[in-house]
Amino acid sequence: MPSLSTCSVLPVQVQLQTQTTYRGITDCMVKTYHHESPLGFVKGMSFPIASIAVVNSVLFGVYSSALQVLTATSHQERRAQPPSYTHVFIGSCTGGSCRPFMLLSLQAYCLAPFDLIKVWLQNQTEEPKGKSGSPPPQYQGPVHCAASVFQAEGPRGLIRGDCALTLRDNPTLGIYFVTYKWLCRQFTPDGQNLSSGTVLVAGGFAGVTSWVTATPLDVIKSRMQMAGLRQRVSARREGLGVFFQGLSINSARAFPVNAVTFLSYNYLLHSRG
Ligand SMILES: CN(C)C(=N)NCCC[C@H](N)C(=O)O
Repeated sequence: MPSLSTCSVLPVQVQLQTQTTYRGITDCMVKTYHHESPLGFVKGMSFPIASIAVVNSVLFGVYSSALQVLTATSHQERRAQPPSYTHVFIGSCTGGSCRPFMLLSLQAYCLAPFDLIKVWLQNQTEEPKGKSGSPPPQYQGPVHCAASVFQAEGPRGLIRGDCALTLRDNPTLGIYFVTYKWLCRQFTPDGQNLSSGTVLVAGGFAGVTSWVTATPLDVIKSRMQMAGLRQRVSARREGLGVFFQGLSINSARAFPVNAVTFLSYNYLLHSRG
């Protein structure tokens, strides 16, 4: 289920979270455009885009399997007998008690190296390749970045921030699917089928809600990936707002992306009959 979302996301958001030099989104976007051309807005995205199809397939596939295990019902039966919100939450969170749920933990560990490389590349604010007189970027691309990290820090270096990533993803995946299910039930009159419009709106708000709850840990995760615990997030020095850096631009992305993601999921689910 490819989707242009990335599991965390836009270079502007990552730079706002990890660098204290910008005065806000506009300042960051103007400087990114002037220093790095429009390509600066998509740097570091090759790995996330290449991996998101696998990540989303694991996420939605294991979620459906987990619900089947928890409720002992098939997808068709669940249309008539919807699962409880508790089952939806447990089924979508990693770390469930039953073996099929452990696969969701892999979603975070599969993600960690891709996410680390994305954050490092998106924080690389040197001049772009080929600009006259500018020094070449430190990393030539995701593979070079991965090799450099592995050479300097070994395999552990590639999963730096994985604990924060797992703590960020686990509960927010539960919130993601429960929000979606709750909104679908609120906007679908009894006895009527789920409409595409309802799926789009519910999916969009589910994505935004999950990122509102995930952003504080996302900021900590990005800081850990960039410089380990040496660059602690200091609420005292930077204000509590630091834990929600990048949320607005990420929400603007997350709404349409997750609306389409859930529409695709529903289409695939119902095309199976
Ligand atoms: C860490 N968080 C908030 C989540 N995993 N939320 C659910 C999926 C988000 C979707 N892949 C996106 O990139 O918006």
